[in-house]
Amino acid sequence: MSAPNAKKVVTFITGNARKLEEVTAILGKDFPFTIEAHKVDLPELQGEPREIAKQKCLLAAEKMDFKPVIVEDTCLCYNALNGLPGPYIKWFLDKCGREGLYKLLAGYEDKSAYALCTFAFYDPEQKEAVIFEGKCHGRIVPPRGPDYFGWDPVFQPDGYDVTYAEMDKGIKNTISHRFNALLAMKNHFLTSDSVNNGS
Ligand SMILES: O=P(O)(O)OP(=O)(O)OP(=O)(O)OC[C@H]1O[C@@H](n2cnc3c(O)ncnc32)[C@H](O)[C@@H]1O
Ligand SMILES: [Mg+2]
Repeated sequence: MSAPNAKKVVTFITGNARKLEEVTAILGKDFPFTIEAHKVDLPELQGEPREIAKQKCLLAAEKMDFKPVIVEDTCLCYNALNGLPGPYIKWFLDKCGREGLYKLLAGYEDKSAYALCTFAFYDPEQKEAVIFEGKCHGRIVPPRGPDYFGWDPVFQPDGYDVTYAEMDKGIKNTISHRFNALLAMKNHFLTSDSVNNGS
């Protein structure tokens, strides 16, 4: 039996080790749940980001016997392309490479873009997925910086002259799409009865 003040456990389901690193670094210790990670490659779904995150979360919850789970889906949205590649960025990165992600905008003057992170939490009490979104606005540039995480070398956040890949991780984690989505999730849980009354 767990101690009365023991934190509840929530499982973060992802196949992406870099995401997990950032989530752990951003949440730190003042998150009301203990995060346990579980590596599962969930299907890459199509549609609008919120709907994708919701469906992804329900699939993950099913795999985990409907215990509390979190999933996350990340989009990179080019304004000149009305939000594409968006949720399909994983395949664009895979097939076109980082240089190709920049070249996609060759015919457009507008290089502005935003990174969008959508977390979905499966709440076993409500039997539904609760959604939290965070954005970071910036622009698409020729790749600069280490190839450590996805499309970081081509995304330069507004207000900075370095790409996500070139900036200190500690800085990225205080301005990023993921940071903003986690802030929304944290605020939700810090005011949520199900966490505060220990039920
Ligand atoms: O198992 P999941 O959590 O779905 O992990 P994934 O790698 O499949 O991730 P997504 O479906 O959300 O696809 C997003 C793509 O964008 C990449 N990505 C996600 N967050 C990123 C970030 O902060 N910086 C750079 N690339 C990122 C990621 O590596 C994927 O290629
Ligand atoms: Mg995925």
